[in-house]
Formats: sequence, structure tokens, C-alpha cells
Amino acid sequence: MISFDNAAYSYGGAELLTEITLRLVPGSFHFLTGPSGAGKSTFLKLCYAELLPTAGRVTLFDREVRSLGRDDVARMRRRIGVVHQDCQFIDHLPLAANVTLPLTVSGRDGDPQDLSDLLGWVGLGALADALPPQLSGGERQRAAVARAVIMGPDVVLADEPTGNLDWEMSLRLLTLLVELNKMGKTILVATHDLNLIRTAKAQVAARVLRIKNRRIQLAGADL
Ligand SMILES: Nc1ncnc2c1ncn2[C@@H]1O[C@H](COP(=O)(O)OP(=O)(O)OP(=O)(O)O)[C@@H](O)[C@H]1O
Repeated sequence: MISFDNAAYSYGGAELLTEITLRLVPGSFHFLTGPSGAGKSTFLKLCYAELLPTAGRVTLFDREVRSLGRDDVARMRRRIGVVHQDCQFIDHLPLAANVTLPLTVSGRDGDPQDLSDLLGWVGLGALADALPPQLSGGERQRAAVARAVIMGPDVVLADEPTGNLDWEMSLRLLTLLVELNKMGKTILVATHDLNLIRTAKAQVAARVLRIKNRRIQLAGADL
């Protein structure tokens, strides 16, 4: 689904990530961890072709990312939902319009019942008309999950989705990600919250990738 073959990335100086060889198979659940600045967000960006590897190969849905034209990338992105670290909502649009923005941008009309079901699933059914600045951090993150899945992606990538949330809200968000995985979606969550990873491991067969010395390794049971 997403595979890295001896891939590397550099912002111009020394390589930030190097010799990355791994595969995210359909239906898998991975965490990505590592110290601040290690390259977690950069790795996620490589996973949705926001960045192209500076060496080696990254393949999305059996296509090498460097061979993709602009339309191919747009098509690919519909299959990959991203929960961004900072949510990036449009403040003057109500929550429902923010969540359906990916549909609007691609010229599709959403089914109002589907939207209502989706907002209900993330626990925001009563806040469809609220403006983003009126939402709490946890509500914003759950809205970001709803927006990431509105196009029915195969893969969901989340960048520190619980970064600013208290533990109860973090668990609620984790539950949504676990449920998405149970629906068959491939999940990758960047986080430095080891408690969250330990808790998740009781609920789902999650594997942990760790960035160490610019490389990404599968972490053992030593979490
Ligand atoms: N556009 C850019 N140009 C140059 N350097 C960058 C750019 N984006 C990120 N970096 C640098 O690359 C390194 C890795 O950044 P990245 O955001 O991928 O790390 P991270 O592991 O996600 O960090 P955090 O946990 O703090 O979010 C950092 O040193 C950062 O300053």
C-alpha cells in the first residue's frame, strides 16, 4: 500500500531520514515515534507525496511517487486521509462545511445523512453549525478525524493527534482510530506519547516504528 525502498530525505543539508525500507500493508496499524525533530512529520509527508524522497523509492498504491503527475497525486490523496497536527480549519466556515471541504474541493456533493452519521460518530452531531474558534481542542481533533475520512480513504495518517489533549480526550481519539482500523483502514499515527501506544496495544495489533539515528526501526517490546 505504502512502501519505502532504501528511501532518504534531506531538506538540503545532511540527510534527516536515511536508508528507510518498510512497508505499510493494508489493514495494518502503526505508530511512529521518536524525539522531537527526528523527522516524524517529514516521514508522514513522504507517505502522502507532499514531499518526494531525495534518494531511493517511495511507492503509493503500486505507483512510484516520482512517476506521478499532478492529477495522479490528487487522486492518490483522496485515498489517504491526513489528520494534521494543527488541524487547519477555515474559521469563518461552520464545522460541517469544514469537514466536507475535501468533497467541495473535488466537486462532489456529500450525502447529508452520511455527514450527519459521521459527525455523530466523532461525537460532534450537536456542533455542526459551530465555528472552529468555538470548539475545544478535543472537538477540533475529532473534527479533523471526520474531515480526514470524509472521502472514504484507504489510509489514515495522523500527526500527533493527541498532542494538546488531556488523557480522557486522547483515549477518545484513539478509540476513533482503532475503530477505523477495524473497518479495514490502514492507520499510521505519529506520536511521542508512549502511554497512548501502550494503551492502544491492548486494543489493536499495533506495531511501533521508531526513528533512531535517522533510520526507522520496528521497536521491540521495550516500550
Ligand atoms: N521545510 C523545512 N525546511 C528545512 N528544515 C525543515 C523543514 N521542515 C522540517 N525541517 C526540519 O527537519 C527536522 C525534522 O522535522 P519534523 O517536523 O519532521 O520532525 P518531528 O519528528 O515531526 O518533530 P516534532 O515531534 O517536534 O513535531 C527538524 O529539525 C526541522 O526543523
